[in-house]
Amino acid sequence: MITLQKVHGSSNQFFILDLDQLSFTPSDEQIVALTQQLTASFLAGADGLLVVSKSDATDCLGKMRVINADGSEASMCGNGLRTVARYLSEKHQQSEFKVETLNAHLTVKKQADLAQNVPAFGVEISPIHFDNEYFPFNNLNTKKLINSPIEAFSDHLNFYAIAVPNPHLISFVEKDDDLNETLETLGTKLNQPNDYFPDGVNVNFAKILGQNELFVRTFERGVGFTNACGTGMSATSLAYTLHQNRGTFPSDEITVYNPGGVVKTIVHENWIELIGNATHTHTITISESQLFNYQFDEATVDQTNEQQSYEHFIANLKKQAD
Ligand SMILES: N[C@@H](CCC[C@H](N)C(=O)O)C(=O)O
Repeated sequence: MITLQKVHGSSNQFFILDLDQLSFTPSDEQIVALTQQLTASFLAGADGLLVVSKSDATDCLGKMRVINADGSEASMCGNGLRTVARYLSEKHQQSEFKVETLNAHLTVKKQADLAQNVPAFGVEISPIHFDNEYFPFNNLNTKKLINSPIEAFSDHLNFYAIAVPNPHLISFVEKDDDLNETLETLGTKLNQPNDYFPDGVNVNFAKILGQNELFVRTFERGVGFTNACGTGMSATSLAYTLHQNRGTFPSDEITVYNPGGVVKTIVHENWIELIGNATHTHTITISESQLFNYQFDEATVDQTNEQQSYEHFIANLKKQAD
């Protein structure tokens, strides 16, 4: 039998599958099909599958691949990396180490719990690119988007394009209409065949709530509206430090609220620190053949008591804000 975990960071939910337990190495096609089946409905679905395996890199404790719900592969996932950091930390009894991701070896570190029974990790988000060479976009008559108006996207918003290294488009908005209808229309347009972002793009709209306080909502590539996007909140924090024209690093700690919770970010010169919960909600036990034949109703599902603690933590945050 093998086990999977259902986890979340800021309610951005994933399944974690550790390939180390399997008697064979699944093909990419098998991983994609499994992701699509698992995320469609099992345990109320998820935004993707985090595939953990051994790393060949001598400086890394493990490797993470991120498969979006639609089967596309992302180079990074900030909320997901926190949960994988926790998984590897518990597996190997280490509290600070590196994880191999598609484009970078990233440092992760256990943090103080956010509240009772709400474990937290801090993760490195890097490398950062603004340049079109690393972040393909077309027909925008520019090599970088930094607070740039783009008539084709909106008649009143300005945009940043930042890859961390997965691609993010960011705009600071004031009206709720923009956080809802405009974001959905633009996110949908840029994540189907379009003239601007050939690989699609994660679209993040942010409201500035106060000094170093943001609310970020994301329409995610390969997913759609999500409860939270860790790399999106990190890229938005960097855009915020540029937007405020502060230019000194590291930035003060920034509190980023999202529809699923809250994270803290600190913007350093070449990387961003993302700190938030790494919550394990369910352990799923299933045989290898049942898993790869999608016989999920044969699985045994054990619920942890962490979701209740997380909800309590969020309710307290809301009470403090009122
Ligand atoms: N939710 C993630 C980002 C997941 C990848 C994204 N959909 C992409 O395709 O780039 C996060 O927490 O960073």
